[in-house]
Amino acid sequence: TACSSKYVLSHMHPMWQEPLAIPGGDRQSPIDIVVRKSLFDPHLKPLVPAYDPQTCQQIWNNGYSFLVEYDDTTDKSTLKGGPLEDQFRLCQFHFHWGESNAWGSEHTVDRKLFPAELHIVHWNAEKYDLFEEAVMEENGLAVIGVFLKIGKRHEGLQKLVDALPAVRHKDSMVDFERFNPACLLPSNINDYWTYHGSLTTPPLTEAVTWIVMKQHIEVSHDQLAVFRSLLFTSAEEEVQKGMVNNFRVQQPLRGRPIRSSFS
Ligand SMILES: NCCOCCOCCNC(=O)c1ccc(S(N)(=O)=O)cc1
Ligand SMILES: [Zn+2]
Repeated sequence: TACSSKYVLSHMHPMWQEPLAIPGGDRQSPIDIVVRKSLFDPHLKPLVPAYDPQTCQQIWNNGYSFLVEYDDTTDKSTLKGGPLEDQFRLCQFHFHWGESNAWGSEHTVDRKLFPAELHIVHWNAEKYDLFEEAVMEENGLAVIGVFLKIGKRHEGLQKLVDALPAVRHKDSMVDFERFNPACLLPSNINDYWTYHGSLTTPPLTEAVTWIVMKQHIEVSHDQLAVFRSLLFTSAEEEVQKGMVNNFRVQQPLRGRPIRSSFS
């Protein structure tokens, strides 16, 4: 099957039971990025994120993570360039994190784990009309991955952290306005790795061009602690389960090339 248990360290208890068979199954995510095996590609262009904060709509807890969702009915918030041939539309961003600062990211770099990882999700609006269509297609999605490290407080993140208690339970949602996800990108977005992979939660479709930033961002210990105050469970459920370790186990590379935009 796609998830081989040898990648699962003893202290990690992934949140969901992996399906036995996955369509295709040889382009699954996340993966370990082995730096010395990545290939510098001089044809990779600079990434061009162009986000309009007015398209920010709501924040909600979907039982896997918390998502900040954007109006993706127009081309107001887009991503192009980098490895992408088409223009993609921003639809949401979310995070994955651990119960401790020792782990939590989905991708790793030479096996190095980070306490959390940001995913900014876009879909190919040149080729498809809806996200739900694009999510089933090989060139349908583009996700920017950014590693988080514990350090100084991230001022831009604080507005998001302050909204989290309102979405503590699964299926809770509140309005959220004028948040520009560009404030969560590292200062250098020209250095990244890119490879073809999948969604890391169901439906796990192999539709994603992954763009993983080399430079991390810093958030404070207290900011990440608020992520861990969220719950996987809805308000009705008797047993409340803390939303932690919402990352998938690493998947086999199956010979896929990992290109780097830097040498
Ligand atoms: N539910 C049946 C089919 O649904 C198709 C749409 O799936 C939407 C739900 N999943 C996602 O949008 C989704 C988006 C990004 C990532 S991730 N962690 O790979 O960035 C994982 C999942
Ligand atoms: Zn994700």
